[in-house]
Amino acid sequence: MQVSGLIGNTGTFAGVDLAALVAREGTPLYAYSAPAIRERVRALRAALAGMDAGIRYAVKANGNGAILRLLAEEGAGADIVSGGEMQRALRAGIAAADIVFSGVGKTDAEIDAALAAGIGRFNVESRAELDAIQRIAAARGCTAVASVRINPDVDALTHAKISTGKAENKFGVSIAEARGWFDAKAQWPNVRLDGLHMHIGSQLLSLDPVREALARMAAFWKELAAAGHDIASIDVGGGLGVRYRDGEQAPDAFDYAALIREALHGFAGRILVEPGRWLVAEAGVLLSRVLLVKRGEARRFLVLDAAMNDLLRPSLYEAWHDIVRIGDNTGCERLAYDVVGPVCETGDTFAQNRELPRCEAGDLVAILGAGAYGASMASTYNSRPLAAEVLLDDGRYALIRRRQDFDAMIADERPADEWRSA
Ligand SMILES: Cc1ncc(COP(=O)(O)O)c(C=O)c1O
Ligand SMILES: N[C@@H](CCCC[NH3+])C(=O)O
Repeated sequence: MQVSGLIGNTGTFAGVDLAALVAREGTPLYAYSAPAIRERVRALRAALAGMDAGIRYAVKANGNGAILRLLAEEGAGADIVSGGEMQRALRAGIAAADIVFSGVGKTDAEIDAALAAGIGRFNVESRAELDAIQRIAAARGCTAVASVRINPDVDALTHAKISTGKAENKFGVSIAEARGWFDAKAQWPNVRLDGLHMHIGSQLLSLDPVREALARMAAFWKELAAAGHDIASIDVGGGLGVRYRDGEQAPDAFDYAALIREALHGFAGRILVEPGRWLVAEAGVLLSRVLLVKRGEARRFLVLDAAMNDLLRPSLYEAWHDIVRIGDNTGCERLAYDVVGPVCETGDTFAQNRELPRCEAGDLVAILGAGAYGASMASTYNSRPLAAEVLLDDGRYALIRRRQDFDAMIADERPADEWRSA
């Protein structure tokens, strides 16, 4: 689905008039299309049909409870990386058994809480973590279920900051180390080590690295099975890329599923996939007002009321997001703008030299592809309160996060008027 086409000159998204929406809810405003999210999760399920496969949505992409609830209604479980994400997933009605816990640095308290909740599986990323899970599960008198996160040492051909499957990355362990764990698994009697996991990176636009990594993991599964190890689960991770730019090619869910089907042919256990971005990115827009147009010596700046604190991706990864002006753009003169926010950093730039229809103060623009890693990575930098979020469905909208007010932003701060010794 091409979101820019959906918005086009009509100014509507999921049947909702965006100008009327922001007149009520203000800007900056995150708006997500419920039908677009449903369409994605259903498409993925259809592509995976015929395999015993479960979707474990990566909560980090967008952890808003309403989004999680929507995905839970569509049968998705959750991939979490913190105790906070576990709370969100459980609160949204995702069954503990459908939660997998990934991440290189789980605290004892998080492991304990996950065991208490009865989550489905830990994706273990180091021997120290395996030891910790053993210790905590033994103290609880329970058995933890675990997969080893393999680092297949494959270049995911994505941005270096979101590449996770090379040997020099902090994630997972080598196949050689994992082999040692399976050989010595009696050392961890309170851990049922019966799964493999991988996640080589995010925003993957080529499936070739996934094919390569899966081949390595599948060969390891076969080796383990031949050695008598019962492998009940293979988790292929997330990472499926999306179109941030009109005309960009992104992988197709059916091609992705075909690749998994082929690599894991003959596997009798459960297959898990952990998409985040692919399910929600293109279903979200960040709506923002043009504060002013500024003619610099060298550039023409379009200064928005949204900034890097609201959507960090362009500043952090120099990521491209399509930007559209809401309204009738037919026959409009087009000009090149540097689209920036009000934050006091030169990096607070959404786009450079971007051709857009001529804009004026007060115009409304939509930054596309903002449904994933947008609100979830927002901060209050420059003391800018967190933006509101709305879910759109069939011409209606629900406010799923209120705009943060100033009092809420500083609520946990204290003056240094009470000193304690430590
Ligand atoms: C372990 C794990 N699973 C799944 C994901 C989801 O990634 P994406 O949003 O690229 O699908 C991530 C983030 O990259 C991750 O670290
Ligand atoms: N936050 C990143 C993706 C990281 C994925 C999490 N492992 C992005 O916006 O593209």
